[in-house]
Amino acid sequence: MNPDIKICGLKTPEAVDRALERGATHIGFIFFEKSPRYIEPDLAGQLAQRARGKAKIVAVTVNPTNDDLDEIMSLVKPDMLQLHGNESPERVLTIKAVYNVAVMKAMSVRTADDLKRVESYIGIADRFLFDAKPPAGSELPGGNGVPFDWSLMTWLDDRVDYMLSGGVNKDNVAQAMASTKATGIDLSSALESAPGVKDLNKIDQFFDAFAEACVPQPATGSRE
Ligand SMILES: O=C(O)c1ccccc1N[C@@H]1O[C@H](COP(=O)(O)O)[C@@H](O)[C@H]1O
Repeated sequence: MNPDIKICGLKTPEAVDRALERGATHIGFIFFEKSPRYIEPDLAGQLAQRARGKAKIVAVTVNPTNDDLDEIMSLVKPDMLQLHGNESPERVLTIKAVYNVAVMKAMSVRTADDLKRVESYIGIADRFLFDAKPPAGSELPGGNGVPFDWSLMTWLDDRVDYMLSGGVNKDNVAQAMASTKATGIDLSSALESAPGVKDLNKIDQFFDAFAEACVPQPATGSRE
């Protein structure tokens, strides 16, 4: 099975449309104000309308308050919340119960020990996302364009369903797929001409490389 592709940090109709045309299964909007990819919830809500029913809409948040979530849930109506901060298992449970939404818990990884934190979220988070730890001095918990050592993922329990993130690009997507059991690949900064500015050609080049790395899927339907 080929992995899902999440294109994150979208801010324009053109970028949303191109990601959808090329086969993104998930599109992500960033609600972290320090990010160059930050988008106001009402604009994200308008862009989400173009994608609804074609791809899953993911709202990326970092330690959100209930007020943040009230606004995002009512204006964007995402299919999934990505929690990219230090949200505890208890907080994840509360968010799921209050907002009745699927949660993807992001975990930052540098060493095999970092993967142990997953255990306390199993049965709580619907999916995981593994990203590199931010480089020193970065204000962003994600979207830094840096990979971690993907060979560490062999330490993870095979039953954990996860997206791989952090520095994925057209040149390493085949390696990301071959060296991990990720059921999804998530990327953002490799598709930009400047921080926060998606480049349609880079989106095309990425999907061309992804298609080359994919295993051909059996044709569906009957020949008769
Ligand atoms: O992209 C951001 O600015 C961001 C801000 C706050 C939390 C998460 C953020 N991005 C996440 O980072 C990865 C993409 O990383 P990369 O740029 O491809 O290295 C993805 O999970 C985004 O949701």
